[in-house]
Amino acid sequence: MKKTGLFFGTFNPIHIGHLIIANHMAEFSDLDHVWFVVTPKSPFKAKQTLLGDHHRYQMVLEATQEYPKLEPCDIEFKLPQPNYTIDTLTHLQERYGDSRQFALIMGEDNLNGFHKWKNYEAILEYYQLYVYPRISGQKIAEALKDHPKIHRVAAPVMEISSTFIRREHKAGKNIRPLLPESVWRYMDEMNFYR
Ligand SMILES: Nc1ncnc2c1ncn2[C@@H]1O[C@H](COP(=O)(O)OP(=O)(O)OP(=O)(O)O)[C@@H](O)[C@H]1O
Ligand SMILES: O=C(O)c1ccc[n+]([C@@H]2O[C@H](COP(=O)([O-])O)[C@@H](O)[C@H]2O)c1
Repeated sequence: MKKTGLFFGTFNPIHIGHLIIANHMAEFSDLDHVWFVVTPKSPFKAKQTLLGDHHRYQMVLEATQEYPKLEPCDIEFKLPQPNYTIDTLTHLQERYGDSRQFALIMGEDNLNGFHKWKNYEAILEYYQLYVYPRISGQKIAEALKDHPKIHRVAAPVMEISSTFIRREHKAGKNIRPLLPESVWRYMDEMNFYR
């Protein structure tokens, strides 16, 4: 059965940090594919300056077009908001469970707050977590430290954020190298984040 890693995010916009992590997972872990699950509304995040779902999806599509192992996923667009990962996993399992095995991809920073996620125990019971390093300075909860479902993958550490890209683009700085070229063009043509 194919193993698909799920990389959840708002991708507002997707940047090369996201792409490098996803590609690393698809090439250097036992995951066969990575899906970028574009989230309409993340439970703990304010919705300000959030572009429409379809524009964020389109940018993920542009970014992944040359990467056969990477794909965008819009499953959360039709689900209730805010989007809880456990509910999305249930839907994905129902729809694709016969042919795919799903796993979660997350950064160390997200793992630190993972115990606050809806039904996180159920997520850990049924799914593997692939965790990549981030500079967060926070310690990982004791209970999760040597958890058998949590796999650490030594992906490159890229401290780029969408917040930085939006803010500095608005301020007139050149942030072009931080985005895949096609995403930069889409963003520029559409006049986003100005
Ligand atoms: N440079 C990066 N390297 C690795 N992981 C990242 C990086 N930037 C974001 N992530 C992670 O990717 C996932 C999706 O990113 P998301 O778009 O939600 O966040 P973000 O880029 O930090 O955006 P924002 O700055 O708007 O909060 C999140 O789990 C986030 O922690
Ligand atoms: O399910 C939850 O309770 C939950 C709580 C916080 C975040 N998430 C997921 O994690 C993803 C990254 O979160 P964020 O807020 O760092 O962008 C986001 O897209 C959500 O799908 C999920």
